[in-house]
Amino acid sequence: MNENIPIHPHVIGLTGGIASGKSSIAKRLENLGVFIVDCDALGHRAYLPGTKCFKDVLQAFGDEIKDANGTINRKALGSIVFSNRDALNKLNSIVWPQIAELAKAEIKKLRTEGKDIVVLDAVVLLEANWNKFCQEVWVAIIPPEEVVKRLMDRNGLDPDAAWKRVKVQFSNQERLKVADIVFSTLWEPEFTQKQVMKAWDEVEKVLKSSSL
Ligand SMILES: CC(C)(COP(=O)(O)OP(=O)(O)OC[C@H]1O[C@@H](n2cnc3c(N)ncnc32)[C@H](O)[C@@H]1O)[C@@H](O)C(=O)NCCC(=O)NCCS
Ligand SMILES: Nc1ncnc2c1ncn2[C@@H]1O[C@H](COP(=O)(O)OP(=O)(O)OP(=O)(O)O)[C@@H](O)[C@H]1O
Repeated sequence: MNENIPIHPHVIGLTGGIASGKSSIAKRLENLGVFIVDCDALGHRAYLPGTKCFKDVLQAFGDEIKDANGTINRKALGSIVFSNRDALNKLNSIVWPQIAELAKAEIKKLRTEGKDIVVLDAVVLLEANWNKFCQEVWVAIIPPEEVVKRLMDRNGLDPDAAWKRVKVQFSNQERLKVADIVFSTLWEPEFTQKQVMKAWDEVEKVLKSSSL
């Protein structure tokens, strides 16, 4: 629990590595009426043409990563940064501060709208230290071998490209150190849904008792 942030809304940080099942967990929470702040989407918004990040990304990576329509070609940028740690660090240093600003603005807006619970969904929640915006951290984990299998099935990556994506992210062990709740999406989706409902019931119980 982070003591230095407003207690309203209650912000749950949801994280886990690539293909760990965050989206399916977030979807379930969304169906329960929770608002999801999707940091992947904020990251895409951060460097739209006309923004400072757009200029900075082009300055760092060159005009080759621009699409014919003038936007950043994320596929091209991804293939550079997922095979080069320095390049990824460079991109992160440009984009993460802006994602943090956009996320803070979203949370502030939701506070003024009177929302009670918000999920901050971010693969790099811990790497970027955005857990400082959260009252608790939920983590989805699966073994790295299963991640690689999912990336080969879902994204059509070859094993080498899949392992590269796994290796640039925090390990399960690093995430477990700060997790308040841990999910595993290794089994049937129905089982994950049950895990989410159990965690949700706990949050509701705690929030209800603290508002008595
Ligand atoms: C690398 C980029 C260009 C790839 O874009 P693309 O549209 O092809 O993929 P998408 O954004 O959907 O990301 C795919 C997956 O890559 C992984 N990933 C993305 N960014 C990062 C990162 N900085 N570090 C580690 N893994 C990452 C995540 O698991 C994500 O789900 C893009 O993700 C990006 O600009 N990333 C930097 C900003 C960032 O950190 N975004 C994530 C915020 S949670
Ligand atoms: N029990 C499960 N729960 C959730 N997803 C599962 C489960 N079993 C298999 N999968 C598969 O795992 C893949 C990853 O799921 P999902 O897109 O929810 O992960 P993610 O963490 O949001 O991924 P990314 O960060 O790459 O977008 C999907 O292709 C999904 O079909």
